[in-house]
Amino acid sequence: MKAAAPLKVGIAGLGTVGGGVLRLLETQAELLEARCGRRIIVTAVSARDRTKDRGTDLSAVRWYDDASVMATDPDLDVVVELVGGSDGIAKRTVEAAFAHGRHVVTANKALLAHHGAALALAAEEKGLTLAYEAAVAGGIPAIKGLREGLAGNNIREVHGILNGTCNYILTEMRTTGREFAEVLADAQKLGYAEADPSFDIDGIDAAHKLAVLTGVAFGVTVDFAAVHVEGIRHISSLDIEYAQELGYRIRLLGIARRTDQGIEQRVHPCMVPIGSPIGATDGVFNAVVADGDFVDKVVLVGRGAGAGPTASAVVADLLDIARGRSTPTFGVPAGRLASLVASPIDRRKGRYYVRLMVVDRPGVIADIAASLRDQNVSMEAFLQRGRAPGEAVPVVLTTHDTEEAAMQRALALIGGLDAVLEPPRMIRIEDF
Ligand SMILES: NC(=O)c1ccc[n+]([C@@H]2O[C@H](COP(=O)([O-])OP(=O)(O)OC[C@H]3O[C@@H](n4cnc5c(N)ncnc54)[C@H](O)[C@@H]3O)[C@@H](O)[C@H]2O)c1
Ligand SMILES: N[C@@H](CCO)C(=O)O
Ligand code: NA
Repeated sequence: MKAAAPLKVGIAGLGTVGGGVLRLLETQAELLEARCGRRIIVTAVSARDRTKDRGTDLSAVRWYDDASVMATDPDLDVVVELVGGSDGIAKRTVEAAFAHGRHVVTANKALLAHHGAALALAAEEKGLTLAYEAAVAGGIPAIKGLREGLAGNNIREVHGILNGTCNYILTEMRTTGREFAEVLADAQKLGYAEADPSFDIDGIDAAHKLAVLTGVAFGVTVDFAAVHVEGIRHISSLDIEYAQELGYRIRLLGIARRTDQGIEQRVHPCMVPIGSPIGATDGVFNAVVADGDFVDKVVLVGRGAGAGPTASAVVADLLDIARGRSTPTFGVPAGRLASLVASPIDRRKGRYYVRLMVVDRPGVIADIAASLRDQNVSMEAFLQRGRAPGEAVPVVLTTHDTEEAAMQRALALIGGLDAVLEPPRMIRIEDF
């Protein structure tokens, strides 16, 4: 019997992820061939540095200086885009691939968050695949899990830890007491962080991923601009200690939820119960929780960043293409995705943690309590450790369920009190 033709792959970008994909394809060549009945071979690459040792022999592949030119190479079946960035060369390369009839695999969540709808249309109009498992939650099969595995459900909510760098930083700060900047440098060395790490710590990377997950979960056009985004810059070791005392862990979460107003999408630090699946997910691990009307809750946990886990997701997409399997990019054919109706964060209802630095003197707590009362915010617990008459002390409170708009008004009043020395620090509590 004649052997099936190999799947010919061109890779743009040979950094952390691209290098990982090369190594995986080489190490697992036999396993992959046994699984899809074809060889998967890299025949072209585009990378900046031709001399760098990537641990694999690239002497026989065609090199391109311009990845978007590589995408027009007639002897390719698939273009794997691992350069990054929402526009520029990454976008041009993917568009050129579709224009020339090639499938695309990408790990680029920024590109999908900004141009996912248009690119899905461009692919599907030509019967091509745009695959992006690596773009969301690294090695976790979150896209396939949601889009294929839970296809029989109306999804009520999807939430999770979507940024490995932030979870690594928050975990290391808690367990080792190390400083933010030092741990971030570590995450960069380990290949977890984005080229510009402010995308990680300011929540933008998690928001890119959440916007993509929302598209898949709810069958709507990806709408990055509708995501409320906050990062972890303001989280201090003091907050991490208080969280522990209150039975919580601090996590940067992405949450997409269907509400009466529409779909709420938000990324911000949360306090979650220590024993919950999210609370128990430490380090570079990500967790994705989906809640479907028939299946109930499904939890997926795994490494969200790094060469090996991300390569694992890229290669799974290549196997699908090698097998001739195709699913609409966002679960619903691109032309039939609904527009997203956004539910604003002001309408969030839940509990809040607030930390204040106040002058330790009589009447201060009464003023804080009055500000809460005036906005109809009900206090649940109050914590002041130690005394330092006339000096600054941290004071922590938690609230019962409150609407965000009322909480923000109360915080503005509290922040305006003379005895409150720093802007109040607020962290939302999610009792998953
Ligand atoms: N690192 C991770 O853990 C991880 C996980 C999931 C997704 N991603 C995504 O994967 C993509 C790549 O990330 P990375 O961590 O491998 O980045 P990286 O910086 O290690 O690698 C990017 C590579 O692209 C090359 N490059 C830059 N401009 C180029 C151009 N014009 N033409 C060809 N090559 C060019 C760079 O030289 C570099 O080798 C990004 O979209 C990132 O968001 C990364
Ligand atoms: N910088 C990202 C890489 C994985 O997408 C993270 O830390 O999660
Ligand atoms: Na994934």
